[in-house]
Amino acid sequence: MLRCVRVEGAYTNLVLPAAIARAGLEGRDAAFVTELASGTIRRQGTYDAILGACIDRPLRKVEVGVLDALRLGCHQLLGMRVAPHAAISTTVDLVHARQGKGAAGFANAVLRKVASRDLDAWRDVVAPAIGGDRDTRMTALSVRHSHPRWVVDLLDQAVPDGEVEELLAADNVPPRVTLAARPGLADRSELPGTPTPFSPYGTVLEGGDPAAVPAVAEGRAGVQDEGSQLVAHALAAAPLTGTDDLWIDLCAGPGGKAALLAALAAQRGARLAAVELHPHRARLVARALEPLGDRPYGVVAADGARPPFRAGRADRVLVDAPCTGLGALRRRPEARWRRGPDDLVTLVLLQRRLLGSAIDLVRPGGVVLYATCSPVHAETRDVVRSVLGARADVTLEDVRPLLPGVTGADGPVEGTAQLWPHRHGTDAMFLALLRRSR
Ligand SMILES: C[S@@+](CC[C@H](N)C(=O)[O-])C[C@H]1O[C@@H](n2cnc3c(N)ncnc32)[C@H](O)[C@@H]1O
Repeated sequence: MLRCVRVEGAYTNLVLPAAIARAGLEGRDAAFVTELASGTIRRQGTYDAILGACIDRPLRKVEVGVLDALRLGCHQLLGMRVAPHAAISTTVDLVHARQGKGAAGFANAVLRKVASRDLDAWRDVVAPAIGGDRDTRMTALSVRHSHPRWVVDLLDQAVPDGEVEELLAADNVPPRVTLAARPGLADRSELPGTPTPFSPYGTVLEGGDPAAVPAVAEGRAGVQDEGSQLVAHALAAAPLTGTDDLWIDLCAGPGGKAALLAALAAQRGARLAAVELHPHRARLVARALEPLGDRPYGVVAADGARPPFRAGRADRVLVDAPCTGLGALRRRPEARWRRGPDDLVTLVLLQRRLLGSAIDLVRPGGVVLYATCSPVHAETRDVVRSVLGARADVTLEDVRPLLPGVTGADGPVEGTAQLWPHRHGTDAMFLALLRRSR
């Protein structure tokens, strides 16, 4: 499983449930394996620093299969409170079966050293109590909270001074499952869990399998972060005069926001057109929209930067832009290790093109909501500023009043909003509302 994620670029959230089903695991066993695999991947940065302190050669010289097993052992010992003898013996047995006797002896010696301290004590050894100059502090935070250093730097720029550690810590806590009732198809009162604090559609589950909830199984509700629900809500709630017939979701795959938007549009007699570049993801959107039955919607596999619609035709457009995803690290254990700072350059160019295209699509007086699941300034503030600077036919409006009950969400440009895991319990969604001038 770790090899699959590390070498083949698989997504933990996708391969893990399949692996658990293949192994016939359920209940507590399934939960244990989920935490073991996701937590090991999430905390790899900290565990590698600890293993580095226990091994007298560079980690890159340790056979990767052995290293993966040692990371699993670290997480059992330091992150899951598994009894040391059980954590060590199961890991050593695994290494013995896969790599032989010599490697098993090595793993045994390393894990005994790891077991000599708890996680807090190890953090003080490998990333001593935070102090010193900025560079030293950021490096220590990167190791303590298992985020690549370049990610810590970008997140530190995006939060107020002194707040980044809270954000990094929140990124390491897997979120509880949040459901969204699709208006007209389900009411949130029929969903299990407690109502979400901000979104009028959601509930937060205490536990259990969301797929077993009838409304979810029937596609009348879906699993969706509360921040994503608020994005769809804000676009639908933006005041509009004149026509309100055609809504477009320009980057729709896999279709969570499209499903909520289509339901909201249908309630007002409007229709949703969903655009997605990749055909396989467009098929996921179509599947997400199927439960709407014959309510009006359409899905098209196309480039949102050159969409197959007449300019000035739409009333509301969502650009939920492809981004680094650095605001959704809680739910994607491997995401922080996948991207590099170079990705930003191409993403930002695409984000600007997509936002420009959305403005072309919307009629005078219509609205565009630009959203990212990233708080990184290059993808949020700078994209909005550059498009506002380049176009005289669009103005920025205050999106914050469209987020019911949300406070402490001022974005980096006046009128924009930035949600945070450590403040709002949502993914770090950014929202900017633009209106095409008449
Ligand atoms: C952040 S995700 C959207 C998530 C989606 N709104 C949801 O709630 O499920 C961005 C999506 O944009 C798609 N995408 C990337 N480049 C695109 C382009 N040029 N035109 C349209 N879609 C694109 C990606 O494949 C990805 O599915």
